[in-house]
Amino acid sequence: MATSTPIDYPVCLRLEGRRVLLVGGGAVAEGRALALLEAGARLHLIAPDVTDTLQRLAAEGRLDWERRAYASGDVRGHALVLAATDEPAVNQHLTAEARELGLWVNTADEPELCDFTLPSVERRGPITVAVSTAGQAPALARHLRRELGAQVAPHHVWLARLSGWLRRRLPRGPRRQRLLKQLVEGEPGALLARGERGAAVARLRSELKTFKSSGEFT
Ligand SMILES: C[C@@]1(CC(=O)O)c2cc3[nH]c(cc4nc(cc5[nH]c(cc(n2)[C@H]1CCC(=O)O)[C@@](C)(CC(=O)O)[C@@H]5CCC(=O)O)C(CC(=O)O)=C4CCC(=O)O)c(CCC(=O)O)c3CC(=O)O
Ligand SMILES: NC(=O)C1=CN([C@@H]2O[C@H](COP(=O)(O)OP(=O)(O)OC[C@H]3O[C@@H](n4cnc5c(N)ncnc54)[C@H](O)[C@@H]3O)[C@@H](O)[C@H]2O)C=CC1
Repeated sequence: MATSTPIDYPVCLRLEGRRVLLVGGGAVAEGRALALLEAGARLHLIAPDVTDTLQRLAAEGRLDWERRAYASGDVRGHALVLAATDEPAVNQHLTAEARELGLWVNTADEPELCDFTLPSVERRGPITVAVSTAGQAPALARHLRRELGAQVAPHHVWLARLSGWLRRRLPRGPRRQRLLKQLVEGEPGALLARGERGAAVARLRSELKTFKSSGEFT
């Protein structure tokens, strides 16, 4: 069995307001479209036929659908390109065009043609669990994503939101780092895991007093 598959470099893209091209309108394209819209992308869809859901999204003005086949040059002006047609030659052609222009491209049917692949994703509030298998086993990625996602408990989501709130208010620096690590790994985190939210908040309050007394926290 080959073991030399290169390791992928994971990133979380901020797509809010960015133009993304999706070519193809079947079940696979629909899954990508929903995730891209959730991330706030300005979605441009090119396909002669699309699913009912994609048609509805286009009618609601949530995405911009051109009812036609891909034509040379369509990739221009997009931050990201995703090919999900059932025509390998079309996917190959638009991948070559995208790369020529330095654009990042994903194709649903050919890992070799992907500059980025899509992991299996589970969300809990601001927390994302994503599993990739470097294109080797998408069904396993989905299975593991479910198992790992189930380990993210409500108190983790609460901790993430609380940490975000504190980070917006406390000045950067080693003291804030210590406090936020302590929040997760120390007693407040342990109390929260046991469902003792009141005790966790009391503990955090006493730790925050040191910021208040130094005048760093308002
Ligand atoms: C390389 C990659 C490119 C990309 O799409 O980015 C790719 C490629 C291909 N997938 C194929 C098949 C299947 N894909 C799924 C499911 C998912 N596939 C996803 C990602 C990826 N799929 C990327 C690598 C991810 C990684 O590294 O792990 C997930 C995780 C994310 C998503 O798509 O959003 C999503 C789960 C979403 C969820 O959590 O639910 C299932 C299972 C099912 O559907 O139940 C099957 C059937 C089982 C099987 O075939 O393995 C085929 C053959 C098509 C054919 O035979 O016609 C190809 C092409 C090829 O490999 O040649
Ligand atoms: N990555 C993944 O997770 C998976 C990928 N696949 C692969 O994804 C591809 C798409 O699968 P489905 O959505 O099920 O296919 P589908 O047959 O339901 O849809 C294909 C779509 O491509 C469009 N299309 C065809 N020629 C086109 C052109 N020249 N320009 C623009 N659009 C064009 C069609 O109008 C249709 O909307 C297949 O190649 C399949 O092997 C399949 C399963 C999972």
